Amino acid sequence: MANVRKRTITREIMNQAIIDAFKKLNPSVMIKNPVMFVVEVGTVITLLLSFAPDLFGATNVGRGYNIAVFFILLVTVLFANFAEALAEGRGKAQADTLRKTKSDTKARLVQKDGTYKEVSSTQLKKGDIVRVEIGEIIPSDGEIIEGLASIDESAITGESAPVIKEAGGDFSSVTGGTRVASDYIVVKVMTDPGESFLDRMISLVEGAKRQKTPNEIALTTLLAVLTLIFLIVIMTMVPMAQYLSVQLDIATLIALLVCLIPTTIGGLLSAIGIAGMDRVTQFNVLAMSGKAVEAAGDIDTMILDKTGTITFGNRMASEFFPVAGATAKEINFTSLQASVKDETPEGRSVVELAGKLGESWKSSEYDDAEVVEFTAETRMSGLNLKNGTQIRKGAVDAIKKHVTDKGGNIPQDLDEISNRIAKAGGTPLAVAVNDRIFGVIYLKDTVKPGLKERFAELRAMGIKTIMCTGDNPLTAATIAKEAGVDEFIAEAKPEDKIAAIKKEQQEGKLVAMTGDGTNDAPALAQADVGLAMNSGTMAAKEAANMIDLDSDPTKLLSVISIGKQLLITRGALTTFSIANDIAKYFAIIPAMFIVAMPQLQALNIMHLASPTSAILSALIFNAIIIPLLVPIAMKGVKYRAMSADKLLSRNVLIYGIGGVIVPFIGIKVIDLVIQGLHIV
Ligand SMILES: Nc1ncnc2c1ncn2[C@@H]1O[C@H](COP(=O)(O)OP(=O)(O)OP(=O)(O)O)[C@@H](O)[C@H]1O
Ligand SMILES: [K+]
Ligand SMILES: [Mg+2]
Repeated sequence: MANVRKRTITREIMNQAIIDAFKKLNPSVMIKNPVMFVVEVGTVITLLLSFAPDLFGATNVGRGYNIAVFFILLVTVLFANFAEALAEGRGKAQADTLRKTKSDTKARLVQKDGTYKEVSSTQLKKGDIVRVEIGEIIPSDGEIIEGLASIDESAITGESAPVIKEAGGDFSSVTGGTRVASDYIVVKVMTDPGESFLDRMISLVEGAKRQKTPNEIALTTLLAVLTLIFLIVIMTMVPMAQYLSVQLDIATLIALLVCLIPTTIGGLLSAIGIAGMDRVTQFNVLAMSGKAVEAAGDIDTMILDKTGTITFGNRMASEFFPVAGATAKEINFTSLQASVKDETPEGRSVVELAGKLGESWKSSEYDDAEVVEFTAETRMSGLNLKNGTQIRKGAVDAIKKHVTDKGGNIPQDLDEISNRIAKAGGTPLAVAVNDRIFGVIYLKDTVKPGLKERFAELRAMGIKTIMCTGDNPLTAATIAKEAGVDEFIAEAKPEDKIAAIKKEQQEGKLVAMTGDGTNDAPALAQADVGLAMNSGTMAAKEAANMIDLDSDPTKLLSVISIGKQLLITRGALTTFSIANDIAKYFAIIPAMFIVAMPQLQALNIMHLASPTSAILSALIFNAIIIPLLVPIAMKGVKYRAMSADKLLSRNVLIYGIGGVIVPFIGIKVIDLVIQGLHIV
């Protein structure tokens, strides 16, 4: 089910990232990352000092030392830029592939008089009608208004099995760039040029409109404040040193500043965010914002639609049951009459079954009848014949009410029959002509496989699942049990779905909603995380902030994991970055002052070769830790199903202790290497 796109870092992506790392040196780009911008300023100053060591006054350090500091600082900035560029690389590569799909196609525009005119797909506007034949590329997003066809969506989903799309109902939307694999369809264009699903998908995977999430902005601010504090601390060291008659040269002060400010997390922060979004797309989920992915990491409740989300949604009429004195012939015929003009898949399956049972009819007989279309509000559909006869089929409680309002009676055996269907997980539709109920249609649907295990995983994470359906309580109970959801709400109208979400939100919970129908759209918009099935309608996909290209509702589980991982990775690497300062302090402070104050010998626990080697070793460690942590930033820290709080404290502990110990070892090793190479 879960279709994970494996996109490795290719040589091309790597080379492009190296080029981009240099391009990102542009100060107007760097300033968005205050920590690394400070490092860049330091790089420029040490570059000047490399040419003119006495630029800011007499100094006793040589040109070589300034050049060394300059070089390490430059590499530090480049490493950070490289991390970001690498994280962007896979998305950019995927965007390029998608752009090729988008290449201009020809469209067969249906004109007012019914004739066709060939136009370019880029000229199509909302409301245009096009006909697409077998083998052709669908020129724009739209809804099928005529026909049934299998569609090859592999260009977008990467999945090669074609999907059936048809007019009416929740499977009528088609995406521009996909291909008609059988038959033909007539499509009403739903988007204007430049606003199509493919356009949005390209800009999403490319991260063109990536915005920092509130969490990221908060952390960036915190890091900037920390940087400012260290800057002030280091500036106050200058007069203090003068008082002690210690000569502190500029390059050393810059080195100390860069070592103390949180460059590790500052350099990796945006890579963590981009890579998180990229991991979501690898699971074939399109997330409109990083905020939605992070919200997914904190979800408490998940609300799911039944038909098309938990079940496959191809509800088909499988049997007609007469009630109270009606004959089999009567129920077959009235079911047919109630459905001849019902363009939903359910309606058409009724017509098909009646045909198999020997009923015949002429569509033209009903041309003067008024069509009562199915809506999620009325939960009924049917016809009003010219002679005043009202034919209806629909949810049993809706038909009961309809018939009672007309003064009719409810047949004794109606409940027994419809309950039997419902208990089997089917959807019973009652059929009535005027005030008389003739029987029940049995609509069958299948629960998607593997849901139970995945809902159990959600439960283990402390997430409650609620199925919210327009169907009757008995069917709902059966499907709820079969799928393994915690709770269900039956006979829900669209506003009830919103109410269910709002109720949870008022209790302070973060709510995710998955759905596929137009009637789910308001609820998808209300939820903190709205995941639409790609098989669903345009309205649902537009309202949601995530779309699952594989139409698998449990995909949210993967997004939840990625969201949690994103938050934890950021926390862990921030802790690591700040904990590093302890070792750097012990490396650099004795080196700076030991000549003037031999008492500081007590601090010299690292026994580094020389003051210069100590400072350069700390600075080199500070630089190379960035690329060493890139794999963690890209993949995210290891994630296990446990509560977010536990996970966070566990990782903060690991990365905190690691952050203290690792640099002691790292700096010492670098110092030994420098000595061994007789560099200083
Ligand atoms: N074509 C139709 N004609 C008449 N009644 C229908 C038709 N399709 C569905 N119904 C009835 O209306 C009810 C609600 O419709 P629908 O399935 O669209 O609601 P929903 O809220 O999307 O719920 P679900 O979770 O099942 O998708 C169905 O359970 C069924 O009883
Ligand atoms: K640092
Ligand atoms: Mg639905």
